[in-house]
This record gives sequence, structure tokens and C-alpha cells, in this order.
Amino acid sequence: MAGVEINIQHLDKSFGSLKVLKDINFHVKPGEFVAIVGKSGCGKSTLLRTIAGLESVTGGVITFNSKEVKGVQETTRMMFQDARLLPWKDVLTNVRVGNSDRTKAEQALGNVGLLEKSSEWPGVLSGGQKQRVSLARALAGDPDLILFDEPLGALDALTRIEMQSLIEQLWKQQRFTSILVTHDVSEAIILADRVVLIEDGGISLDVKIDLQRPRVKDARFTVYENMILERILDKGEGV
Ligand SMILES: Nc1ncnc2c1ncn2[C@@H]1O[C@H](COP(=O)(O)OP(=O)(O)OP(=O)(O)O)[C@@H](O)[C@H]1O
Repeated sequence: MAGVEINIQHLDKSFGSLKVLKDINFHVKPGEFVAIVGKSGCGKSTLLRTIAGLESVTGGVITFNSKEVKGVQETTRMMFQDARLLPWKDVLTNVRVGNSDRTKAEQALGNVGLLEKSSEWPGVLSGGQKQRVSLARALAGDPDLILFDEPLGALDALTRIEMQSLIEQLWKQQRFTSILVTHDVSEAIILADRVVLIEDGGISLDVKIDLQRPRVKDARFTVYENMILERILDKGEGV
């Protein structure tokens, strides 16, 4: 399925008197990969959860392919830091949660290199394998949008690099629109076409990453990295 086009206009999101997102305007092209960065607590997950339809909007409009959306869309999938697998169901059944089609589930497990683990319990898998299953579950739904909420945050450095490469490869093949929330500016530049910085409830920077894929950490990469990091750290806060 081709990626969805997302348009966010004048989005406000408050929790009671706390205004988290203020007049966010944001367009994502079909099949584009956008990363969202910003200091802890700036509202990255709230923005992602609102796009997912898990949070209602306080004001403004979100459209998918020019149609206003409210609530969770069947073709939107999410991936979190915690794989959220059901421990009492085997791997294949976990991939089929929310995706009844067995063939697609097997195909998705094959795409993440874990078909031979179909009948294992999640408990015997490594952290990286659990995240692969979680990715397979997202892919088996034939998504036009995957929302990644810091999915690689708990992985060791090597597994993280492998997962970045797997996500990039599958995104290139299937072209679902992707929005990634990450604390890791380098990861954002490795994966995204655009990196968006959230500050004070709004978008303070929106940078197109004009580097060939797969990305290597060369001088041009470092220029992007330093520019985004400096902008975040300018405000005297960490990521
Ligand atoms: N359901 C909720 N009810 C009340 N306040 C909330 C709720 N969800 C988030 N918040 C508040 O909204 C603000 C933004 O939270 P959010 O989780 O979106 O930030 P974040 O940028 O993703 O943070 P982190 O990088 O630490 O995960 C925080 O002040 C948080 O306490």
C-alpha cells in the first residue's frame, strides 16, 4: 500500500490547563520519512499519539489523503520502545494480533528475518528479536503509515544499528509514510528525509536531510548533526 499524505493544520493539544502543542502546522508527503526530535517533555509523543488518533485534538484539523481523521485508522500502525508482545501467545499469533491474515503475518515475519521463530514464545527472544516481531506486527497490517515512538531506545548500540538498517530497507521497499520520535539526533539523520524539532509547543526547525542513502557519518552528516544539536542545546536543555 502506498504511503498516506498527512496534513496537520493549527493543531492544539492541551491536557487540562497544560498546553502541550500550540498551533502546529505540518505536512508529510506520501511515503516520506520524518523524524521528530526535541528535549524531553516537549510533546513529541503527544504529537505522535494525536496523529495516531489515540489522543483527541483540542483544536485544529488532521487530514489523511485530504480527509479529516478522528480516532484510530486501520492502516496506521505504531511501534513503541517496549515491543508489547503477549507473553502467552507464540510469535506468529503475536504478529496476527490486529492482522488476521496468516499469509501476510508469515510474510512479515520473513521480512524481518524471524520466520523460523514463528512458534516460539516471546519470552525466549532477545530484545532486538522482540522489536523485530513488533515491526512484523506493524507490517502485517499492510500499513500506509507507521508511527515509531522511540522504538530502538532500549536496544544495545549494535542491535540498534541493525534495526535502523532493517527499518530503512523495509520502508524503501514498501514506502509506508513514517514518523519517528527519537532522542537520538544521529538516528534521526540516518533514517529521515526531514528532521523536525519541537520546542515550546511548536515546530522551531524543519530540516530536509539532503544526503544519499544509506547514510554514512561523514563531514556533511556531522554538519546536520551539529546544527540540530546546537539548536536544541541553545535553549540550555538536553535531549
Ligand atoms: N495523558 C496525559 N495527561 C496529562 N499530561 C500529559 C499526558 N501525556 C503527556 N502529558 C504531558 O505533556 C507533556 C509532553 O509529554 P510528551 O510525553 O508528549 O513529551 P515527550 O517530548 O514525548 O517526552 P519524552 O521525550 O520524555 O518522552 C509533558 O509535560 C507531559 O507530562
